[in-house]
Amino acid sequence: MERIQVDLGARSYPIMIAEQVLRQPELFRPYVDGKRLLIVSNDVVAPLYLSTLEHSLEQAGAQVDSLVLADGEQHKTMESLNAIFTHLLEANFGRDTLLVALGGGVIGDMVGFAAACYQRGVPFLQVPTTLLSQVDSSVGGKTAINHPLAKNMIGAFHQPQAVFIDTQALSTLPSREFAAGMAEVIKYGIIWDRPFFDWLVESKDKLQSLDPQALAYAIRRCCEIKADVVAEDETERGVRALLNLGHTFGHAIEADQGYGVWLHGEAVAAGTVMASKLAYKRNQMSESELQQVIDIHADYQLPIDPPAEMTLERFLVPMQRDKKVMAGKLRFVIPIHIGQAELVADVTQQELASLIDSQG
Ligand SMILES: NC(=O)c1ccc[n+]([C@@H]2O[C@H](COP(=O)([O-])OP(=O)(O)OC[C@H]3O[C@@H](n4cnc5c(N)ncnc54)[C@H](O)[C@@H]3O)[C@@H](O)[C@H]2O)c1
Ligand SMILES: O=C(O)C(=O)C[C@@H](O)[C@H](O)[C@H](O)COP(=O)(O)O
Ligand SMILES: [Zn+2]
Repeated sequence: MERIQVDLGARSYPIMIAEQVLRQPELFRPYVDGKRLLIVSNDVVAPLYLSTLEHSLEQAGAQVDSLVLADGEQHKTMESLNAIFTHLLEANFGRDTLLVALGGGVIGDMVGFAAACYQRGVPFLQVPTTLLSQVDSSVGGKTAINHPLAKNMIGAFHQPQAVFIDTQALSTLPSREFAAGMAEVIKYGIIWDRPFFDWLVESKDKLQSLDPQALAYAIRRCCEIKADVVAEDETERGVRALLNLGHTFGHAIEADQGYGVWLHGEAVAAGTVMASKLAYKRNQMSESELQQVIDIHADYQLPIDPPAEMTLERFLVPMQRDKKVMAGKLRFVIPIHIGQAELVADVTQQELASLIDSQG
C-alpha cells in the first residue's frame, strides 16, 4: 500500500492507495471504530461498491447508514445537498456524525460540502471511485455545489480526515470517464513535472489498458503533487491557482453547454489546449511544446477544441464569474514550458477574441 501525507498541521491526513482498499476494514478502523456514520453514494456507484464498503466499515466497528442520490453533474445542486441534510436530520445524526463520500468528484465535492455545513461542521472521509476523483478532487478540501450560472460557486474549504483510493474500482469505469480523468493527470505534468509528462506520453498503452503498476504510479504521482501544492497554499492565495489550468475556459464550457453534457475533464482538456494556444500567441510557449500539449490530449481521446458554437461572448459571461477574477480582472493560468505554468492578469479582450474566433 502507498501512503501519502497531506501536511496541514492539525488538519493533516493520509491518502491511502491500494488495489483492494474497500475490502480492508483495518485501514478504516482508526477513523470509524465506535462511530455512527452515513455513506453517501449515487445510483451508479452504489450497486457496484456500497455493500462492500458497508461490510468493511461494520467490520471496522462502525454503525453504518447509507443514502443513494441520483447520479450526474446535473445533480451537484442545492437539492441534493438538502437531501443529505434531510436524511441526517430525520435519522437524528448529531455533531458526532461522520460522513463518507463513495463515488466520483460530484459525490466527493457535495458530501464534503455537506460535512462542512452540517451542524457547523462534521468530519468526512473520501472514498473516490473515478480516476479523476482519485488523482484530484478527493484531495485538498475544495468542496462545493454548482450554481446554474457558474461551477462550484457555493462551497467551502473543508479537508477530509483521510482518503481511501481503491485502484481496483477503476475496472468498472467507462472509457469516456477514464479519459476525462486523464485530463487532470496530464494537467499535473504540464504545470509541475516535465518527466511525468514524458512518462505519460510513453505509457499511454499501459495506462489505457489499466496496467496496475502504471495506474498506481500515475495516481501516486498526482496525489504527491497535489499534496505538496495544497500543503503550501491550502486556500488558493498563490501557487494552488496553478491547479486551475484549463479551468477558466473549461468551467465556462460546462456551464454554457449544461452541466453533464461536457464532462469536467473533457472541458478541462479543451481549456488546457486553449490556455496553451494563448501562451503560444503571447510568445510564452514554443510551437513545439504547444503541439506536444495538443498531441497528448488527442492521444488520450480528449477534445482539443471547445464547442464550435461558443462565441467570445458565450465564454466571457461565465468566465467573469471565475473565482480567480480579482478587482474585476480575469486571470488565466498559462503554461510557460511543459512542467511550468504561471498565473497572468494582463490577457486582453483582443487576445481572447483572436484565440476564440480562430477556433474551429
Ligand atoms: N474538489 C476538487 O478539487 C475537484 C477537482 C477536480 C474535479 N472536481 C469536480 O469533480 C467532478 C467530476 O468528477 P468525476 O469526473 O469523478 O465525475 P462523477 O462524479 O460524475 O463520476 C463520473 C461518472 O462515473 C460514475 N462512476 C464513479 N465511479 C465509478 C466506477 N468505479 N465504476 C463505474 N462508474 C463509476 C459516476 O457515477 C458518474 O456517472 C466535477 O463536479 C468537478 O467540478 C473537484
Ligand atoms: O484543487 C484545486 O485547487 C483545483 O483547482 C483542482 C481542479 O481540478 C478542480 O476542478 C477544482 O474544483 C476547481 O476549483 P474552482 O475553485 O475553480 O472551482
Ligand atoms: Zn478540475
